[in-house]
Amino acid sequence: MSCNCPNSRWNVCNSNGANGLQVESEHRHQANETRYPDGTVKLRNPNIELMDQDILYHLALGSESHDLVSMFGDVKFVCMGGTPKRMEQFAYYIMEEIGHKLPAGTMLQDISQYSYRYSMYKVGPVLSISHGMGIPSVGILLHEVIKLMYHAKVRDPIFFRIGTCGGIGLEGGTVVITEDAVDGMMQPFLELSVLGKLVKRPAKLDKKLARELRALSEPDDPYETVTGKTMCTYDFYEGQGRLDGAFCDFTESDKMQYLNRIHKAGVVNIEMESLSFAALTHHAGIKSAVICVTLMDRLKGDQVLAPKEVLDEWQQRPCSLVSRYIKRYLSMKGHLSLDGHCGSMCVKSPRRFKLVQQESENYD
Ligand SMILES: O=P(O)(O)O[C@H]1O[C@H](CO)[C@@H](O)[C@H]1O
Ligand SMILES: O=c1cc[nH]c(=O)[nH]1
Repeated sequence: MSCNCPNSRWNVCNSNGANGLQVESEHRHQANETRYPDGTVKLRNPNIELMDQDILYHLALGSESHDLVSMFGDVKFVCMGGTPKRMEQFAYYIMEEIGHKLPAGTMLQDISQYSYRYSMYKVGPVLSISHGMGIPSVGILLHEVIKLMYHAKVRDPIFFRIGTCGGIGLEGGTVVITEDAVDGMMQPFLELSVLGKLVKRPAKLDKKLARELRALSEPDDPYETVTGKTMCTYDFYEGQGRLDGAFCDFTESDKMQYLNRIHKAGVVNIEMESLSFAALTHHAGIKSAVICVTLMDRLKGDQVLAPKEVLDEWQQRPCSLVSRYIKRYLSMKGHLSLDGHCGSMCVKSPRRFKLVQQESENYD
C-alpha cells in the first residue's frame, strides 16, 4: 500500500492504513527513491546520471546545452493543460495575479517553441506547459518535465492539470477537482506495456491538495466546484460513449446505461489525461491535482454546443482556482503580500483564508 503524502512530510503523515508502520515505512522508502536529502527531485532511473548529456527532445532543452539550474531551479508549480493558447493565457494571467514583472520591453517567450510539440512559459516559480491530447502525449511530456525537475534541482514541485472535460450529471461550466482517476473499465491505475509486459501504476492524486483546492472555491463564484472520480479514456468519441463519432456500434440506450452506471459508481467527469498524470506524478513522488471544467452534461448530449466566448470564460475557472492556491502558497512563504496581490480570497473571505492557512501549517 502506498500513499500520496508529500515526501518532505512523510514523517507527519497520519494515514489510516491498516498497518500504520508499514505505510510509514513505504513512505520513507518512496521518499528515499524520489528525493535527495535537500528535497530536490531524484529520478527512479539510474541511467540518467551516467549520461554525458540528456536531451529533452520534445521540450527543445538539454542538460548540457542549457543551464537548467539557473533557468528552472526556482520552479515550485508546474501547470499543464491541453492547448498552447490556454497555457499561454494562463502564463499571462498568473503573471498578473502574482505581480510578476518582466524586464521593460520584453514579452513571455515560448521556451519550447522549437520543439514544435509543446509550449512552455515560465513566470517566476510557475511553469505553464501545454500537454496536447491524450495519455501518450501527456506521458511523454511528464517524463521530460520530471527529468527537467531533476536536472534543475527543483525542490518538492507541485503539479496541476488545468483542463476541460465532459460532466456526468453536471451542467457546463462546473469545476471538477479529481479525487481519484480511473480508466474506461473503472480501474484506478495506468497500464503500460513495457518490454512486452503490462506494468500497472496506481493513479493516485494528492487528497490533501484536492481538499485545499476545494476549500478555495468561493461562495460568490457564479458556478459550482465539486470533487469526485474522473474517468480517463483513450478516445473522445467511442471511448467516451459518444453517439456522434465516425463510428458507433452501440445504441443510445447502451450509452445511457453505461453513463448511469459509472455515475452511480462516483464518476462525475470524463477526460483524457488524468490517469497518466496521476500515475506518473505519483510514481515520481510529486504532489499533484487535476482540475477541469465541464463543457457539457454528457447525460444530456455529446456535442460541444456552447459559444466560443462562453467556452473561453469556462476555461478560465480552473485557472482561477489554481491561481488562488499559488497565491495562498506564495503569501504563506512571504513571497506575496496578503493585502497586495492576494486578491479575493483575502479580501472577501478572511475566515476561509484563515481555515486554509491552518490546514497548511506543515507546508515545506
Ligand atoms: O482541455 P484539455 O486539457 O485538452 O482536456 C480535454 O480536452 C481534450 C478533448 O477535447 C482532451 O485532451 C481532454 O482531456
Ligand atoms: O466531453 C469531453 C469534453 C472535453 N474533453 C473530453 O475528453 N471529453
